Amino acid sequence: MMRWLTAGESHGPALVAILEGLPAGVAVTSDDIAAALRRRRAGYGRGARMKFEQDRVSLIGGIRHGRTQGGPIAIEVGNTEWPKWEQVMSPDPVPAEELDGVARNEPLTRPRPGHADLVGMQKYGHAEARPVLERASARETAARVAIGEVARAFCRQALGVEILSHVVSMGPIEVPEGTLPGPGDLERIDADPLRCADPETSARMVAEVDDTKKSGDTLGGVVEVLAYGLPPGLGGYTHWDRRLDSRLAGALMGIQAIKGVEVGDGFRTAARRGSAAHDEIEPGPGGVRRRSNRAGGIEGGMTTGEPLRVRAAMKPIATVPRALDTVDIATGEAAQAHHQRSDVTAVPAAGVVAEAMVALVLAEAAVEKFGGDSLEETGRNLRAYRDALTIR
Ligand SMILES: Cc1cc2nc3c(=O)[nH]c(=O)nc-3n(C[C@H](O)[C@H](O)[C@H](O)COP(=O)(O)O)c2cc1C
Ligand SMILES: C=C(O[C@@H]1CC(C(=O)O)=C[C@@H](OP(=O)(O)O)[C@H]1O)C(=O)O
Repeated sequence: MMRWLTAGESHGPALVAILEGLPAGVAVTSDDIAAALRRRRAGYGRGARMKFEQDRVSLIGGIRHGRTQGGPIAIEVGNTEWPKWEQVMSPDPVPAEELDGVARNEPLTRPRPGHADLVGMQKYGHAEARPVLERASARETAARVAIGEVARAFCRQALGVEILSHVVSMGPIEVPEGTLPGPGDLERIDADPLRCADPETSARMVAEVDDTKKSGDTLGGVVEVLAYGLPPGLGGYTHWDRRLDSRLAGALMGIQAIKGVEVGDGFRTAARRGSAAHDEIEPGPGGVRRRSNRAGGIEGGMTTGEPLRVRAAMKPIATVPRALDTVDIATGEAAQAHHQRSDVTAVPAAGVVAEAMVALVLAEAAVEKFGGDSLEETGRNLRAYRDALTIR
């Protein structure tokens, strides 16, 4: 069984993540994790905080000399901005005089629509939004990307699976239908300002971000995650919670600001007739093959062996510079929502987070199917399964 958990606040000293249940022998270093975190910070349209804050990675358990040991893996991602927040976010009580006049400590009583602020205050009985937004913030996704990188290394080394993502729409600007990058395109996508696989569309997306920023507004969009090299049969059809599509959808919807998930052609399939909606099976050189991959590599809640293709729709950033209307909870009067700074868009970063979530789901499903306490054992079990497949 694989499981994972994160802890920490946006302006706390650090985020931490624990991942348990991966076999021993997976090669991964703090440099690999730092590189993954750098990918998450990039993207045209991200705010000032991404420039002045750094992610400081410490591997504090489960990895020795660049290999997982089989025990729980613990990773800390330090917030370099912590010294500025030490009093405001101190876990221990702070004398009132030390907090007097500290601007960062002003009570946030004007909840921002589209954030957890208002309902979080109601639910936990907080008089202001600071204790809510600190944990609700997508800063937490740094911890997921850190352990997601370990899961990705396992998927690559045990299964030969490559995971990548690209931005397929930014507000109203979309890539041409059928844009489908392969595993070799990841570097090129990462080098694009918006992590878009189509340079012409990317230029139009950049213009859209500039225009949105000028008008004091924010943007959402859609990312697609692809996984190449999967064996058939991960997941299951016997229960709703064994279905891989159900688990992927839950994982992607679990990313802050994701409002929709599509597997394969998803919503577009609903508009087609059955004869144009499925993936016909035909004899291939080494056995059977598919004529198309409209299903996005999943049938009956299981991987088909075709490339996995899932999309996630992100709503526009909720902290809109042209502040949205709200109520000051301290006075009951109409007011403008708090706004300090924010990203214009974080869709490219959301793609990197989505890769991490997909890697964690695929790693869990692979451990379930193939077991193994070492990378070698998992690989051996996978090879035996592939060799024993009577239909290929
Ligand atoms: C990578 C990433 C970065 C984000 N950056 C911001 C931001 O700078 N400002 C903001 O208001 N929301 C940002 N968000 C989105 C908020 O965290 C999100 O809108 C909020 O949690 C409420 O969404 P929910 O209702 O889906 O939880 C970001 C989300 C992600 C995934
Ligand atoms: C810090 C990160 O993202 C933050 C996520 C976030 C939000 O509301 O979700 C709001 C912004 O933070 P702040 O309100 O302090 O400017 C982003 O910078 C990060 O991704 O590392």
